[in-house]
Amino acid sequence: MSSGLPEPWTVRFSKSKRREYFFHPETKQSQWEEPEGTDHQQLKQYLAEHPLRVRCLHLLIKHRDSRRPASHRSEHITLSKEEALQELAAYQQRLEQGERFEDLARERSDCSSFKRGGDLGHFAHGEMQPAFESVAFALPVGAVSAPVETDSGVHLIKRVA
Ligand SMILES: Cn1nc(-c2ccccc2)cc1C(=O)N[C@H](Cc1nc2ccccc2[nH]1)C(=O)O
Repeated sequence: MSSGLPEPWTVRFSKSKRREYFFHPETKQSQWEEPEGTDHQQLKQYLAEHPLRVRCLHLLIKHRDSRRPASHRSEHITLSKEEALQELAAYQQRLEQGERFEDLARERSDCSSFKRGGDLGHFAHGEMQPAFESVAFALPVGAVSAPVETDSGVHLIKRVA
């Protein structure tokens, strides 16, 4: 689907101003205003289907090969990746039985976001590890991912916005 922007303009999200801006990758020009020749309605439709940022909860189980094999739960994590995946499968079943994602993240996640029920807040492209980002942006709102492996460990991701 076309963005409605004249080539090669792109649209990005400014964290500091919390709004989209427009960037020309060849001239490196950036601006708040829609570039001349933008199809405004097409751009709005595009952004509705290609959000510049999403909001997700996640439940992370670290293992001995994680980038930082430690968390509030354990100073020295020795779980194997296979054992972490088995444990994550048990949490998937509990979700399927109706338990709340936030409750399970609080109970088990090795990410410091556990205290917020795994809520990472909103993030844009480029802020999270690529494997996590691609799954998070592909999830429909309200959906929970299959297990996702990153350098941090293995995750379940729930997109909430
Ligand atoms: C990306 N992030 N946000 C928070 C966070 C957010 C809101 C409130 C408190 C902490 C923690 C983290 C973070 O990197 N945590 C790491 C673990 C981790 N690695 C991740 C990789 C991708 C997404 C989330 C991830 N969380 C840690 O605690 O060792």
